[in-house]
Amino acid sequence: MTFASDNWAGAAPEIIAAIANANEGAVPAYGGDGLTKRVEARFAEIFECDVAVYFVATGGAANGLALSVMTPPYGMVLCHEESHIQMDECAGPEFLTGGAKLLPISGKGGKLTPDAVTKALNGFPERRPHGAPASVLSLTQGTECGTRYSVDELKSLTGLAHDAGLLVHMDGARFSNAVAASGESPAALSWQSGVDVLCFGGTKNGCIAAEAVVFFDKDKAHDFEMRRKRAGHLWSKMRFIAAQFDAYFHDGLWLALASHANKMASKLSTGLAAIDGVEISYATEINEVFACFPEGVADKLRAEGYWFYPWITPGDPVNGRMSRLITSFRTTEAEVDAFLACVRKFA
Ligand SMILES: Cc1ncc(COP(=O)(O)O)c(C=O)c1O
Ligand SMILES: C[C@@H](O)[C@H](N)C(=O)O
Repeated sequence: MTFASDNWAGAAPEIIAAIANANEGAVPAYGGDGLTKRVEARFAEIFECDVAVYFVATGGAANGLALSVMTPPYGMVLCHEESHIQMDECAGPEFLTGGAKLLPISGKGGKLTPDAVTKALNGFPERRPHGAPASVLSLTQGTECGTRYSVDELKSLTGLAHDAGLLVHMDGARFSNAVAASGESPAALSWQSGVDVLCFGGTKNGCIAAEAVVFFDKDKAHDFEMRRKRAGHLWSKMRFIAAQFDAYFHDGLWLALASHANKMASKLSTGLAAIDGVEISYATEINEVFACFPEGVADKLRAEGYWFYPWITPGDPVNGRMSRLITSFRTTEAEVDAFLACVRKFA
């Protein structure tokens, strides 16, 4: 049984079926097919905006390529110190942007605050040609700590960024979970709150390999398609990414899958919080739970066959005692109950 990551969860049956259904006949490659065009138009409907959208297969490619058209190679991207672009993409953003710096900023629960961003900006006054100019503010929604930004929080941060001349990138690997949890519209949690480019993820929420870079101002896409091709991220059989998103948006599947994952995380978090000696480290606002178990319990749980990561990061508030548990569209109530019973046995 795994709480390691939503990446471990496999694909929703509807996604598998959609890929099979898209397998008829020969169609133009590299996104020239009708299904890809139709699904690109579907993104404009979902986001209530005339968007430019580009499909890629991984979130890391989405983030690095999006940033590559948002910052000059000598620029600086402000991000959370525990952000995926800082911690888990092996300097992909720095590589794909041609060398832009990432400026990691601390913040509770994986979230940036206006004060922290202002302090960071003030600490790097423009000193052309010596200093790398701050060019992008990158936010993750929901965050790597299982929290999420409200519309008001987003607007405060994006307003500050835009006033300082920065563009706003959003890592939305778990954007679906944030939409499902917030009840807000996709538009409200993105461009209407000042986001310029969203990396919209489907892979963690039941797709196989489906990520979309969404530009809310088409002009800001610049030469993205050339950079995607040069990086080797232009899928020749693009219809099979499009088919995933087609099914993903059909009858609100994306929100149903995300809502279930969030519900399982909430059940898990509430159950763990009720066990003496177990501490929940961050608010459980999407499908991620961060917990500290009593000494030795995590190892006993792993010995019982449960998979989950120890979670050590620069902002670690509990000196290496935290575990990250992620639920998915596939997690069942029975699995959560069985895990909680096991924790109670060992705690
Ligand atoms: C917040 C976040 N962003 C981006 C990614 C990158 O996605 P991928 O692993 O598909 O490159 C991940 C991966 O799990 C993630 O958790
Ligand atoms: C690398 C690891 O963080 C992965 N992105 C996950 O969330 O599982």
